[in-house]
Amino acid sequence: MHTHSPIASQTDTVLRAENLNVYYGSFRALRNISLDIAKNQITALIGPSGCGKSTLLRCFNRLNDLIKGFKADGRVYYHAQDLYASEVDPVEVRRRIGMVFQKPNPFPKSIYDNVAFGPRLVGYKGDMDELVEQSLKQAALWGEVKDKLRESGLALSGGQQQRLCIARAIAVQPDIILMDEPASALDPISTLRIEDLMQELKQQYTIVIVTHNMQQASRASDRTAFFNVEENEKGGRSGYLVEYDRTEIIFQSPQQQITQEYVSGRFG
Ligand SMILES: Nc1ncnc2c1ncn2[C@@H]1O[C@H](COP(=O)(O)OP(=O)(O)OP(=O)(O)O)[C@@H](O)[C@H]1O
Repeated sequence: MHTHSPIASQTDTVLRAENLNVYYGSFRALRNISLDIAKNQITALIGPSGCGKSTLLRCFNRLNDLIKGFKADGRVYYHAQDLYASEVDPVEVRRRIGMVFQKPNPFPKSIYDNVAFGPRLVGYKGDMDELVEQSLKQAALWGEVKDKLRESGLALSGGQQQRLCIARAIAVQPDIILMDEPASALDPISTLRIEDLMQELKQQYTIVIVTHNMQQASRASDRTAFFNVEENEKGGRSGYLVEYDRTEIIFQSPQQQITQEYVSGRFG
């Protein structure tokens, strides 16, 4: 099975999973995952429901720590740092590795306070107005909200709310942005705006996106990892990495037949 990245050495690696197994209680959700995430690239995680895409994404910023029964073995590295080492502060991990969720989830606060929330929490000492403006500009939202920064974030449209969540993620100056189906609750035009925005953001950030939308993965990502799920020895269903390569290879000439079947819509 083709589980190691054939493209690992082409660019700097910012995240690396090595022989990662993830359990919820005694259930093994992910089996022996090894893959590298390249700097300033967009990496898409695709595969049928239940193959563990979101689980893996949450391992990358230790969001699974909060889930009862969660256990991982193997390693996750952020640059050279073992993310699960005892000295690592998960709060600092989540500042450097931000997350944008499927459903836009602004706080019930003003647009300004949504963006300023994270920086205040980490004791940002610079010019907050400037940081808010810059973050909203980077999230391609500034033009639409600059005259109503004191209005509630919840009064924005779904697509605007999602860009506000991206601005909120950017405001703490992360290195990596994880996106869990960030456009699946949005209309097609808002979806394309998010995809355009991702192309802008990758100049400065590394992006990992979980998506169910094959067109989105093929349009928006540089690299694609395809996961599948199959019955394990105990009868549970574990996710595993089938193939990982440049996106055009995964979509046009994958090595594994099962990848071909999935990307052409024959299952999942
Ligand atoms: N908090 C949890 N507790 C127990 N099991 C969980 C938990 N979260 C996920 N699982 C299980 O782990 C497996 C992987 O789930 P995960 O959500 O990571 O898959 P996914 O590929 O993202 O699925 P989908 O595409 O449907 O969102 C599934 O069998 C799921 O039921």
